[in-house]
Amino acid sequence: MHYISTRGEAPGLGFSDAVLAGLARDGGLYLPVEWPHFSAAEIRAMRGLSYPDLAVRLLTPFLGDEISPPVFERIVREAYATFRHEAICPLVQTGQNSFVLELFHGPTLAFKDVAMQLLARLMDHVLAERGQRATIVGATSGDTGGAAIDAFAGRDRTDIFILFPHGRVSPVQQRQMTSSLAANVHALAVEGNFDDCQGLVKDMFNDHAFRDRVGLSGVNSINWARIMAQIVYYFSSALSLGAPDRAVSFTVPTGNFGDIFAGYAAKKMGLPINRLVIATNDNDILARTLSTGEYRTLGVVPTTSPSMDIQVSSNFERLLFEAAGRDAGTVRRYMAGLKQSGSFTIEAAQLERIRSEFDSGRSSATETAETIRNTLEKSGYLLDPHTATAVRVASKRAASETPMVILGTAHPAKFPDAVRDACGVTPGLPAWLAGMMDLEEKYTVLPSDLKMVEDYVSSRSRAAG
Ligand SMILES: Cc1ncc(COP(=O)(O)O)c(C=O)c1O
Ligand SMILES: N[C@@H](CCOP(=O)(O)O)C(=O)O
Repeated sequence: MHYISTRGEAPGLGFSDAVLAGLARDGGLYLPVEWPHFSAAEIRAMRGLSYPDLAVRLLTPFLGDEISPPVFERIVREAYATFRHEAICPLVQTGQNSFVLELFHGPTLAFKDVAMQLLARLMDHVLAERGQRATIVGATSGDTGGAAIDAFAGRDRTDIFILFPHGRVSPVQQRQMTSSLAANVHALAVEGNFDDCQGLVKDMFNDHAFRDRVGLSGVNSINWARIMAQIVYYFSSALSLGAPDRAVSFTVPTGNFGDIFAGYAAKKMGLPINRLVIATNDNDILARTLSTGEYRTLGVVPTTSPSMDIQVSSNFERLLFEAAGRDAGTVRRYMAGLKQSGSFTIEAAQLERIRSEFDSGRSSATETAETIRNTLEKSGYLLDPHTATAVRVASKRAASETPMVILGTAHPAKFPDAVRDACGVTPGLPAWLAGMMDLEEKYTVLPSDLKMVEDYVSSRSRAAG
C-alpha cells in the first residue's frame, strides 16, 4: 500500500515511512492511495472476532508487505493487553436505540490510548529494524499528550516532547504528562492555546533542516497510523449491533477531526454507516463550516471540555481532499487561504458531498452540564464532558430507527471538577491510578516561540545529529 499527501507535492511513501514521517514534507497529510474494501460477506465473517483479531483483519491491508503477519499480530496483542476491559472498547446501552462506545479503558483513560499503544509499538519495530532513533514531537489539548507519554516512556529509540497549553488542561491530564520518570519524556507547557502548540509542531515539521537533523516524527492524528487504528472500533461496535445487515450512525465529539475521519474511512471500507455526526463544544468551527460552507477560525474559548478547545482542525484537510475528488491543488488553495486570512470557502459541490455523509451540531457548556446531570438521573450513567457534548448533539436529532453510537472518548474522572459542577458527583480515579495526583511533577514552561522550542528539543534529543 502506498500513501499520498493531501497537498500532492511530497513523495509517495510506503507504510513504514508514512508512519515515521507524520506530516508530509509539503505540509500535507498522508492517506492510502486507495481504500481497502470488504464485502458484506467478509464483514459478516468478522462477527465474533476478538478486538485484537478484528484489528489484525482490518488493518493488514494498510501495511503492504512491510510488516510480517506474525510481527503485526504480536504488536496488536501487546498493544491491547494494556487495556483494563476484556472487550477493549465495550458498547453500553444508554437509551432505547442509543449506545455509548467506551473508548477509555486504556492506561490514560481516553480514546487516544487505542491508537497510541499500537503506534508506539509499530514505530519501535520500524526503528529497530532500521537501526534508527527518532525525535517525537506532539501537541496536545490534554489527552494525546498523556497517551503518547504512557506509550513511549522508556523506549530507547525515541525521545518524546509534548507541547501542552499552559494552564488549560485538567489537573489529571497535566499530572499524566508531567509525572513520568522516564528520561526520554519531556513535557513542555507552552504559553498559548492548543492551536499555538499544534502550529509549533507543524512549523517544526516544515523546517526541513531541523526535521532532518533531529529525525522528527509525529504522534498527533496527522500521523496516518493514528487514524488507521481508530477505524477498528467503528467496525467492532457496528458488528455487535448487526452490521453489515443493519446500518448504524455515530455521533463523535470532535476537535482535530481524527476520530470522526476514522469513521469516514470505515465507511469507505464497506461498513454500512448511515450518518456521521460531528459534535462540537463552543469552539464550533466545524459545525459552522458545515452549515455555511465557510471555514473561518475565530479565537479559542476555554470550555469544560478542554480537549476539544480547537479551531484549526488538522484532519479536516483529509476530508477536503476526499471531497475534492483527491485534487491536491484544491487543498493547497484552501490551505493557502487559511494561512493568509484565517478562512476559505468550500466549493458548492464539495460541500454537498461532505453534507451527504456528515451532519453537525454544537453543545454549549450549559447544555453539556445539563446533559451530564440528566443522563445520570435517567440512566445512572456518568458521562465525561466530551462524551456529553456528543450525547447532547445526538439528542437534538429526530428519532430514527438506526442505532446511534456515541463515542465515549474519556473517563469522567479525567475531568472531576466539571462533572461535579454539573451533577454533584465527583468521579474518582480507578484504583490502579490512585495516588497519581500526589506524584511529583516535572515540566518546562516555554513561550510560544519556534526557535526556543526547537533549541530545547535539539539540545535534548538523542537522535539529533
Ligand atoms: C476526550 C476527547 N474527546 C474528543 C476529542 C476530539 O477528538 P478529535 O481531535 O479526534 O476530533 C479529543 C481530542 O481531540 C479528546 O481528548
Ligand atoms: N484533543 C487532542 C488534540 C490533539 O489531537 P490529535 O488527535 O491530533 O492528537 C488532545 O487531547 O491532545
